[in-house]
Amino acid sequence: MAGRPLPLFHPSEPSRPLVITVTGGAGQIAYALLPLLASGYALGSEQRVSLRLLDLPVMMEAMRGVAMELEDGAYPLLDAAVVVTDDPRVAFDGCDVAVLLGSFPRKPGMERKELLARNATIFREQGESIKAVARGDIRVLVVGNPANTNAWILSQYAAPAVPPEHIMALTRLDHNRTRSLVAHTLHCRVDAVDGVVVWGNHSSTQYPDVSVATAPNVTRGRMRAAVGGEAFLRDVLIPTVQTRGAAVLAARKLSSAMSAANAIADHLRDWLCGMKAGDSGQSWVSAAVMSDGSYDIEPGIFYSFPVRCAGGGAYEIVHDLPVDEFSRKYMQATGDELIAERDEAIALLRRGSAL
Ligand SMILES: NC(=O)c1ccc[n+]([C@@H]2O[C@H](COP(=O)([O-])OP(=O)(O)OC[C@H]3O[C@@H](n4cnc5c(N)ncnc54)[C@H](O)[C@@H]3O)[C@@H](O)[C@H]2O)c1
Ligand SMILES: O=C(O)C[C@H](O)C(=O)O
Repeated sequence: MAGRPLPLFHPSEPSRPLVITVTGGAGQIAYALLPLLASGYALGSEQRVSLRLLDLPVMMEAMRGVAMELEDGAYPLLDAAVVVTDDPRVAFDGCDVAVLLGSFPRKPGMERKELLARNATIFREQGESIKAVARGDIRVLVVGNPANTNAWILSQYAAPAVPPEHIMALTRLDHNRTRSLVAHTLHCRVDAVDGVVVWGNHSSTQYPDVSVATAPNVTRGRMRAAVGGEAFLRDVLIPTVQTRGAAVLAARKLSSAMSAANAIADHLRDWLCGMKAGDSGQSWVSAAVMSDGSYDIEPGIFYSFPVRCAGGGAYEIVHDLPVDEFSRKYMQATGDELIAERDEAIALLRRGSAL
């Protein structure tokens, strides 16, 4: 992927570096992500980038070390001055793209939604800062957990300056996990698997759906049988993907970082450069976007749908995929969890200050 020219986010200004703000700049995902942004792996060999890193005051020194390493990487596409700051208004001022990692990760034994009380105010404050100083055409990818509900919080405080269509939450890691597990099960290459969907919340209720996925010698409609039927889906594939983050956390004692950074690069490439030009080679990918009521999902919540990206930050939800009774049950459960998280966020933020 690195070295390959891809369409620019601002094609009329080819020499303008894309200003990318990464929050949680001293954290472990940032450490894996920043080289992917600086090297051209994420956004292609012609996209110059200018990086701004935001973290807490106590992390400034560590973040300066990260900036030194970026300089020492001598990346041709990277603007020399990496901005390091603890002030969100400096970090977001005029930025084109924000990747929001900055938040507390869960510890073993926790569910991601238990982070809401801790992380909700971060996304309120960052929504307010983005509204105050960012460009209206900014694109914001929320990664910090609980990612879908944090994206919803951010959308409330960044409006009306930033429309909700400019905000997404990351479920590409779950999508990649599903695709990889299918490839492993079928003994085929991962890039030969197309058409998986992750529906709903980036949580243990998410629904990885392979009902319309395809692979070599597996045509549309035959994937469930090919991987082992409904029992395999119910007992193996779905719970494995749903709990993969917890499994990595239990093994590493730290949450996923390398695979998260890779998923963020995949997400940004498709969203900003377009799927045709990207390397996904997929009919659609999964991303949590504000529901417009498609598939009878509650409007307004950030729910992971199958999406197609045309480039330049435009996307559309893929409609008309078949949903049978088996799928509907899972899609409903994860949507119900998101409604409950949203209501909890409203209560928490009202307690802190007026929503
Ligand atoms: N959506 C996903 O697929 C996915 C995948 C992996 C991890 N995550 C989540 O991403 C987040 C980051 O993970 P990590 O492993 O990099 O964690 P980390 O603890 O290594 O780094 C987080 C960084 O955020 C900083 N931070 C905290 N509050 C901040 C604030 N208000 N402003 C700016 N920075 C702040 C911390 O100081 C820390 O440096 C966690 O919430 C984790 O659960 C999501
Ligand atoms: O599971 C976690 O807490 C981290 C991340 O959300 C993941 O899916 O790996």
